[in-house]
Amino acid sequence: MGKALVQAVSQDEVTTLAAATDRAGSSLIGADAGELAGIGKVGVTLVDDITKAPDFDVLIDFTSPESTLAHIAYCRQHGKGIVIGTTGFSDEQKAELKAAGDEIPVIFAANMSVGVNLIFKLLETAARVIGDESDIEIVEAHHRHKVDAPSGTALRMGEIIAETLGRDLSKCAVYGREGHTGARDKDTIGFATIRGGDIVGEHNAMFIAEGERVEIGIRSASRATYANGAVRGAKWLMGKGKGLFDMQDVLGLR
Ligand SMILES: NC(=O)C1=CN([C@@H]2O[C@H](COP(=O)(O)OP(=O)(O)OC[C@H]3O[C@@H](n4cnc5c(N)ncnc54)[C@H](OP(=O)(O)O)[C@@H]3O)[C@@H](O)[C@H]2O)C=CC1
Ligand SMILES: O=C(O)C1=N[C@H](C(=O)O)C[C@H](O)C1
Repeated sequence: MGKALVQAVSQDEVTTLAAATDRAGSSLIGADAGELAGIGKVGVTLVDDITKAPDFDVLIDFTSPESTLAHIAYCRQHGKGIVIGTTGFSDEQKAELKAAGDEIPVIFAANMSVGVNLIFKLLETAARVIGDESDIEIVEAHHRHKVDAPSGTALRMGEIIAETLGRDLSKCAVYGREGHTGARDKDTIGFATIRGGDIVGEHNAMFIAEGERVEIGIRSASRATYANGAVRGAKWLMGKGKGLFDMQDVLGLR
């Protein structure tokens, strides 16, 4: 995502790439961020710590939960806005993201794509209309390098459906099945995960009723959709006061 973000920020007419960071010890430190992203020199050198970065307005973070929390601490200290695309946070870590919103402007979205955020809205309607009489299953597929499962997007889909139906996802989620599972409990929401090759991201929510099955899904074909959404979010965040927002706010879908 780092490369996709450098491309998106540089190609946008409004934004300018001010800084770029990678993990300490990375062999890429000192290289030009534009050259790494395949768009030619942009005059921004990759640094190994946010404290060494030139000044910036908004930080876009797609890293790992631990580094995101370190970046949040820096942004809180320096009054900067942050757009967080990282997934795989524990509940405790999510509480820290929420707390940051009391001090600085924060966008936290498991998926920045416009299409996926539209899907989130459609899921609310589907859950309201047929959720209670359906068996609900969510299937997601991603590339072989992805380290968290189910994806943050699949979990958000589950949360939206559960909230709409007045259920608690932490109590009704079933993550994969094996062996003698017994018959399906009607009020559960099932998750299945596929990992392989270069799949960018696929999500499908099924509402399986007697006689018919509604599927609401999306296949993302380019990581640029995520990066462009993050840049859109960063522009939206400029001039905003403190608060915790997501892409539904950015896209006016709330
Ligand atoms: N919200 C959304 O729309 C999307 C979210 N994501 C999420 O974004 C995250 C990153 O995804 P992806 O790019 O595929 O994963 P990668 O593992 O390819 O990239 C993460 C990068 O962050 C680097 N990194 C780790 N620690 C730091 C640090 N302290 N400072 C700066 N850089 C650091 C890693 O370096 P190194 O490799 O050296 O460890 C790595 O290059 C994942 O959680 C993923 O689920 C992805 C796509 C879309
Ligand atoms: O790791 C990825 O690639 C992606 N991660 C996000 C997630 O966990 O939902 C968003 C997108 O699906 C791509």
